[in-house]
Amino acid sequence: MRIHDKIPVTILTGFLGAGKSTLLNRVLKDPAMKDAAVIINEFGDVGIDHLLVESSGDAIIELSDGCLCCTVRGELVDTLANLMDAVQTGRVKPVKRVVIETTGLADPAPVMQAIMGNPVIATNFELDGVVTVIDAVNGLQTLDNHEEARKQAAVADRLIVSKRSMAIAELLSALKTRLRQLNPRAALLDADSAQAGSVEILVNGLYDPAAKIADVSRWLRDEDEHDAPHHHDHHQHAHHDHDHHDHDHQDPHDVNRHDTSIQSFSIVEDKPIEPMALEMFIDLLRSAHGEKLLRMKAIIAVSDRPERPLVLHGVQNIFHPPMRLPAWPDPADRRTRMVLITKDLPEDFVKTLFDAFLGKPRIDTPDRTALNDNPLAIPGMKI
Ligand SMILES: Nc1nc2c(ncn2[C@@H]2O[C@H](COP(=O)(O)OP(=O)(O)OP(=O)(O)O)[C@@H](O)[C@H]2O)c(=O)[nH]1
Repeated sequence: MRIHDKIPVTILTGFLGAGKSTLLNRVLKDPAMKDAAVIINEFGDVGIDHLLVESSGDAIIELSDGCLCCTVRGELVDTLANLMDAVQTGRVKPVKRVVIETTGLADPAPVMQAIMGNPVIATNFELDGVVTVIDAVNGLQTLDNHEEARKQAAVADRLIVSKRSMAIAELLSALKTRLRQLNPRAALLDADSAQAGSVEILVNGLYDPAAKIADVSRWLRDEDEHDAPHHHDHHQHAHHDHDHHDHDHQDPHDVNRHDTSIQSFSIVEDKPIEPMALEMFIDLLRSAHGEKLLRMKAIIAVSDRPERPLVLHGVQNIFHPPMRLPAWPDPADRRTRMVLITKDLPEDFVKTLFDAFLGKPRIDTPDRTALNDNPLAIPGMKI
């Protein structure tokens, strides 16, 4: 029960492509969410998420490119302070709840600490819990390979397992065992369940680190020490120290602060793409490089129906069924936009491949004809 009326904040996290936006879209349909503000943070210099989150109002606030746990943390604090100011001065209607969707690569601890440990923010907001989405198909492997994913699971009040129907029973059961080790007390829910799609999942009660494995309190303490005034001031240094991750002086557009082999980049194309060329590009990327493709999100103008863009989601080896939107979210911008997050897969390689499929020659690189004429090409494999 609440004894004061601070605005509850829920952090929605989960690794790349786990299903955070899908869940958020469902929850936003709950009438109880009508007075909620949603803060979205996404990687990539070309924003796509905000185009795909369905909201009737203007309550979606997009944080600039960069990672919430790193360079954008100061911006989060400013955004919450500005939001409070706007509410108090009557410029926006009262906000009853805030949901922050982090990027899939975010370490949740500094984001939590930004809400609980910042005196200005903590006066008006309280952390009402962390909801973490875990993908049933890729989840186990992702937990093994990425520390951020383990932290996201360990700090959660609710663990939501998505894509259940796509996973074999053994994998699902192994995933649940692993999640229980990382977080014995969090509620474990299916993303398909009615409860997961309601505002109820966001209501957890005041965050209690003591209910988690011991590591959680330590991570938060580390962040608290790191945030102490003698360390740095977010507002004065856009590229603030971040010794916690040991990646000082990084460009805010650079995801390399997490892992030097991880890269984020985008492809923008003005002209509609032939369906066949698109299919072959995606097929090759997925079959030959799926392991290295952590995430791909795209809104695509396909030449057969350019007025109805195609939305494509790739998560490691899995490409979800493409979806046609009824119209362009912003009719003034009908360009194809793809955002990719890769591990050990260089930007130039992917861009060269894309151009080759589109039949665009690049200097010093083979075009489509040259690739087809290649005597070493695999027989029957036409590009
Ligand atoms: N079958 C199935 N597909 C899902 C489920 N949840 C998400 N997806 C699909 O997974 C893909 C990625 O979902 P998103 O909701 O965009 O994932 P995200 O975690 O927001 O992705 P990032 O913000 O890029 O990290 C989309 O194609 C979704 O349709 C689920 O429970 N079942």
